[in-house]
Amino acid sequence: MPLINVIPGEKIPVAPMNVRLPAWRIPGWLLVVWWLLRGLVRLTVLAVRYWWISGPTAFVWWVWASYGWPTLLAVVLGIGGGCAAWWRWHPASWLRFGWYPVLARWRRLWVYRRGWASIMATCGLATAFAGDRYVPPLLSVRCDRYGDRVTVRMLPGQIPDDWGRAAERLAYAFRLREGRALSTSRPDRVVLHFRRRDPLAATVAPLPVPQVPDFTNLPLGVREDGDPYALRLAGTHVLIAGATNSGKGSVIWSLIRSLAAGIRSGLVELWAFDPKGGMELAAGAPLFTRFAYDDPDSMAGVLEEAVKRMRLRAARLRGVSRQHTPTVDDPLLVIVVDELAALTAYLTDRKVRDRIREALGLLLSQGRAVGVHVVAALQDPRKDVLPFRDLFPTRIALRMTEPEQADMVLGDGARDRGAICDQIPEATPGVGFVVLDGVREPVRVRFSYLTDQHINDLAQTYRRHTDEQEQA
Ligand SMILES: Nc1ncnc2c1ncn2[C@@H]1O[C@H](COP(=O)(O)OP(=O)(O)OP(=O)(O)O)[C@@H](O)[C@H]1O
Repeated sequence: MPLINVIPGEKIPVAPMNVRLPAWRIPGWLLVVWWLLRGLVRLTVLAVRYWWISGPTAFVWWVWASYGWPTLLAVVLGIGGGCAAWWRWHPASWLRFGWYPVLARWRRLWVYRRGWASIMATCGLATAFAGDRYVPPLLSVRCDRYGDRVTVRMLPGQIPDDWGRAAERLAYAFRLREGRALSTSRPDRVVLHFRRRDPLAATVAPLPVPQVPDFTNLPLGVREDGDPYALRLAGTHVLIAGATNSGKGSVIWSLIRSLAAGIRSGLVELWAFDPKGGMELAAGAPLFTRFAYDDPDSMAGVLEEAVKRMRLRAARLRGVSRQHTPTVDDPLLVIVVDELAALTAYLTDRKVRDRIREALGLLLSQGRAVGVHVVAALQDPRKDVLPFRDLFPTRIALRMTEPEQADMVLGDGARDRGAICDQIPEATPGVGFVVLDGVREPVRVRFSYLTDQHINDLAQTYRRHTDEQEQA
């Protein structure tokens, strides 16, 4: 009889495997012990992580318990006195190694850590994936006199510009007014710079005049980080853009001051154009080889003369050298124009305007290599006002009236990277943003300010030699 009901092999159940764990009955006391143990471990972790709070607290408690409160008072006064003495003796090291590290720890805990996750979410910097939510980790906080630098590890898919766009929102969320996002040498990190105080709030006094101007390094002001700001004039043209009263004059005068010794020795020729009737530049007339300020026709003529000089020089240098080196016989020619738009856009005489545009276009496109440099200021950086904006390799953006103007002057994305020119207060003229070689984010600077007296003194001390010879 065949065994029809017997199947050899492993039996595979048709029903899903039953994975329900058997129910355990845990006694109440065991649960309480488990909770207590868990609490203890968490407390220990917290005490180790916040050792700078738990350590002093334990010390205070130990002194009080072992020796009583009079001793505790004496110890506290002793430590306070020690800190005060350190501060008096060497404030810089006290701030750097004593005060700022403590302040940074406190601000990390109280200002940043407290609302971190919710602020990241509301500012659009947190993300969700496969049902889980992720928040960028806060790595460190460093404080100095003027603000906080918060280092964050970005989530995959984020770039510093995403943080730049959110920086202002973040600053307000942390109850501060100004924030910028700076990239770092590590591509997974971004540093948020929140400002508590403005390091550029005070006027910068005129800087010392370099006795031999270095055209690659002309001191014009100070940077936000306290370093001097120096302009590289060699091989470039400079555009200074800013609203009315933003301090364009102070940039021009700081530059003239840094070139003054070269003007005196004959290494530099300054040709000045002041279409506003000579109001801004007239006080420096003894420094200028050419000074045009009255009618547009004569200004066009002087610009055409500069083009002629440039062409002669180019013909001389052709095949001899690719870069002009300034000498007393063949000086650097610096053409300074205050309010360029008055020459390129607002002129009603079309013929003169076209002559000026043509001459400026030639100087800007061919002058750099032959030592002819244009330094021009203007209020409105739109293309229809200044058609050859792109021919200025170096640009300085002072206070602007509209947010998009920063990108027009410093390049696309400059505002997102921190050039918030529209938020420079009117109370700080001479503050602006510049782009430095090899630095991704625009740098905030304040240019030195020369009063009328400083300008008069400068003009008398460094007047051109030929002026004196003519007078004699
Ligand atoms: N670097 C500076 N530091 C402090 N104050 C400054 C500075 N630059 C300018 N100022 C102040 O701001 C005022 C306006 O400056 P300035 O004339 O240079 O502006 P501007 O941009 O050239 O204006 P406009 O386009 O109307 O000519 C000055 O009278 C001076 O009081």
